[in-house]
Amino acid sequence: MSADFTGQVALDGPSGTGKSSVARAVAARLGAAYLDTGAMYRAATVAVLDAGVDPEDAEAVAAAVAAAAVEVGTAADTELVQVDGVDVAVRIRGPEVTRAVSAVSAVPAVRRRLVDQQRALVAAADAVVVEGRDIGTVVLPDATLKVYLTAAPEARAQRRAAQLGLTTPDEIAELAADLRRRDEYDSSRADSPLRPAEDAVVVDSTHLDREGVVDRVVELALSTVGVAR
Ligand SMILES: Nc1ncnc2c1ncn2[C@@H]1O[C@H](COP(=O)(O)OP(=O)(O)OP(=O)(O)O)[C@@H](O)[C@H]1O
Ligand SMILES: Nc1ccn([C@H]2C[C@H](O)[C@@H](COP(=O)(O)O)O2)c(=O)n1
Repeated sequence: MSADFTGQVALDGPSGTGKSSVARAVAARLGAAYLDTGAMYRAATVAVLDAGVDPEDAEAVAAAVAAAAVEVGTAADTELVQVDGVDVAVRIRGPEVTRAVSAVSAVPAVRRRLVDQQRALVAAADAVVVEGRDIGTVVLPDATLKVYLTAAPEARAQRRAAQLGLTTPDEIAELAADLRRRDEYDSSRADSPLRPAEDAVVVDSTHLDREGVVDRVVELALSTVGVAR
């Protein structure tokens, strides 16, 4: 652990590039807080589904999210995700939420609400690693370090398949199609589309193992120590 780093690391990138696993490990190494903003959009999606609302109905989605209390923790070693006081940490990773989350996260009123919450959580921490799609571009435009993580689509599908224990070519093709669908949706929406910030360092993890990526991001974070921004 290093207690030297203070500030914010913004870690963005497409689905399945390793943001969550890398961000959590970087936060632990830096002794920093950790914020998974994707978990917040997923929890908001739980609220939408439980309200019986069509995820494509932007007005009803905004009302359902406004009526719900979405809470996430910022400790790197535990996962706390709640909607109205109910633990949804497992449910947010399920296929029902994954199918609907891109539509919910494209609603501007939902984004405004969650971005306000994200900035408040970040302001409460001396050092924090925040992962998502728009952290370097919208949420924290003055972040101390911005990293945009990429990986070849085939590598991402293989990693996700290994994570889920899926092995058949059909299952892997279905995962690859889901990754493509979410990338397309997330990068083409009007509000805060997925894209690298102009001042982001792009790290391609296709040929790096997870520890290699963590080492690189920690090295970049520590290189900012003592540098005014
Ligand atoms: N460099 C790497 N090499 C091999 N596997 C990796 C690497 N980085 C992450 N992984 C694995 O890839 C899978 C996907 O990683 P992770 O969930 O962290 O991605 P993500 O970008 O947060 O995805 P999403 O945006 O969909 O939540 C996990 O099983 C993780 O352990
Ligand atoms: N800052 C963010 C974080 C996430 N999203 C959206 C886009 C994703 O499809 C979805 C779930 O994120 P994941 O858990 O897969 O990282 O949430 C976003 O729009 N902005």
